[in-house]
Amino acid sequence: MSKTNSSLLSVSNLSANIGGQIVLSDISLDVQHGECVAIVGGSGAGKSCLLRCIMGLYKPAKPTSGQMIFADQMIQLVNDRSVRSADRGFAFVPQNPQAGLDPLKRLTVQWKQAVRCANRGDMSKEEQSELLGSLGLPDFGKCYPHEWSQGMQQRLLIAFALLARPKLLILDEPTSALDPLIAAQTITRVMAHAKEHDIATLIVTHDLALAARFANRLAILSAGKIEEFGSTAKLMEAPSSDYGKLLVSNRYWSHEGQSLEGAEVC
Ligand SMILES: Nc1ncnc2c1ncn2[C@@H]1O[C@H](COP(=O)(O)OP(=O)(O)OP(=O)(O)O)[C@@H](O)[C@H]1O
Repeated sequence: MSKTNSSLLSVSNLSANIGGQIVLSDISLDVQHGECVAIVGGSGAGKSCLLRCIMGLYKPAKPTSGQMIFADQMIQLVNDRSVRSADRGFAFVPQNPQAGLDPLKRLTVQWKQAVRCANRGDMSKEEQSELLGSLGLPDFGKCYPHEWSQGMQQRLLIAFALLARPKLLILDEPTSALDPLIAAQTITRVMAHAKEHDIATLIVTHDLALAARFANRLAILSAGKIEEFGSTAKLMEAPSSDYGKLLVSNRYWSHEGQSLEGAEVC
């Protein structure tokens, strides 16, 4: 494939339906190499459908138009299943940490399985500890998932995702199960790791305050449409859409005044 632009991911004119009802309408957005983009929107805005279409999972929403370029590879979004999600160079972290961990298996067993699945048998013990340590995770010991906090479980799922050495890390509501302080600490660690390893991140969240803190650019999604997409600083300073104005004016209801300095939650 020829190089057509400088973005890592570029989605153009994506529309999608569920049973004849339009759920995504003419979505265009891009993610540059190494940057963090957040898609922010309320319940039912279409965030999950958008992520699933990008990942090539066409249920329940089926694309009716659109194309995507990822790492210089063109993918038609309508009926193109030739490139599977994992092979697209994405790593996806689901919303709920419990969804990705087996409660009956020790963490060390699950980690070894993840290393094998990611074909990372080449990773030394030191490299594995370094990855886990960069996310603030301790040794597994003999722990089962329930013996770790939600924040630690979430970071472990992120470590699983990073094992595959993705170009783009997609986080679906990464903090929905976490309190605001642990949420910010978790994302802080992930962003530091992503920056160090030049991994771009696409975060889907309904939490504008969190998105504004970490994302270089924000896309505001409402009723399946992108209301605005631009630099975080500019959008937070002067949102142009009515919905953007509403979100920005209510952004601090849960996070104002909280300091992350010096706190540790492991
Ligand atoms: N399985 C389904 N069957 C029918 N409609 C669906 C289905 N899944 C989602 N929808 C509809 O598609 C639209 C977008 O849903 P989506 O789950 O993408 O929203 P969301 O922004 O991720 O919401 P939330 O933040 O609540 O997860 C909504 O109108 C929703 O009702």
